[in-house]
Amino acid sequence: MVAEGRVATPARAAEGRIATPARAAEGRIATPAQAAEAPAAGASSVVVGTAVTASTALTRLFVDGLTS
Ligand SMILES: CC(=O)N[C@H](C=O)[C@@H](O)[C@H](O)[C@H](O)COP(=O)(O)O
Repeated sequence: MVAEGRVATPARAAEGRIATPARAAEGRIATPAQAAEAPAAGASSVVVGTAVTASTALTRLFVDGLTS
């Protein structure tokens, strides 16, 4: 998913202006290769959650790799 929001720099915020749109790719990005695809999809940032925070899911991938 690519979500669009707006980022205001402190200077722009002080002027009451809106800065350039920011688009974040988020959800089910689990590998560096998937993250690397984000700019081509129009994203300026990537949010990685489960792949780097969920120890149970990471352990399952490791165990599955050992047993398959
Ligand atoms: C469940 C949960 O904690 N969701 C978070 C919000 O509460 C999200 O920010 C995700 O971490 C983010 O969308 C990344 O998603 P994925 O976990 O698919 O990489």
